[in-house]
Amino acid sequence: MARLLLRGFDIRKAWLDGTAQAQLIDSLRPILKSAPLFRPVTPSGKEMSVRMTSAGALGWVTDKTGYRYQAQHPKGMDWPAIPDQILDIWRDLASPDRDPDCCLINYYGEGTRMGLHQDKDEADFSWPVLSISLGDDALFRIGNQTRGGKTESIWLNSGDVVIMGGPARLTYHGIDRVRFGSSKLLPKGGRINLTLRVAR
Ligand SMILES: O=C(O)CCC(=O)C(=O)O
Ligand SMILES: [Fe+2]
Repeated sequence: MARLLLRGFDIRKAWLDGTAQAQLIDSLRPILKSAPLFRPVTPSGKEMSVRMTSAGALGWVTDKTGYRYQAQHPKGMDWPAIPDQILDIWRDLASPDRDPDCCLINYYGEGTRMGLHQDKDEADFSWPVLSISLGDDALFRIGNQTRGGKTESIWLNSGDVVIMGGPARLTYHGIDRVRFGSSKLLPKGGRINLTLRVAR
């Protein structure tokens, strides 16, 4: 379990072993059933290539009216609760004092990516965003606190956890590409990234 610090991002390689990864996937199955993945559209009208859903009191959504957290899935139902196993990772690595109110679930299929962005729709940036990688390898790019400038990249593998907090809380980051089929964790391939957030 190597620990790397890259531009203030605290990267815990192989934080979750294979058993823990498989348990997390099992805990996500009922969530994906009751709050199905949807394809988000950015405010400028572009479809994102990832599909997403959320668990928790709030979920992150985007459509033509903007980026925001809201209490219901776009289809109208409440988001399912965040499973305890996922909360435990937050309590271990981020804070035992306050649980996140959102677990954003991103699914990366073949050919998907996520452009460089800041996570800035949350009310209080003193809480970190904690990211959990499951499934296929992904090339994670880290930029700066403002747009532009030199970037650095690192491959994230299944079981890796990244804590984006402190001075790096508003650092630009994104996923350039996924090595589709590189992991056997998901029967149909692809990558799931969970981000735990204190939204409000
Ligand atoms: O997929 C990842 O590793 C990062 C996801 C991300 O940055 C986000 O959902 O805001
Ligand atoms: Fe992000």
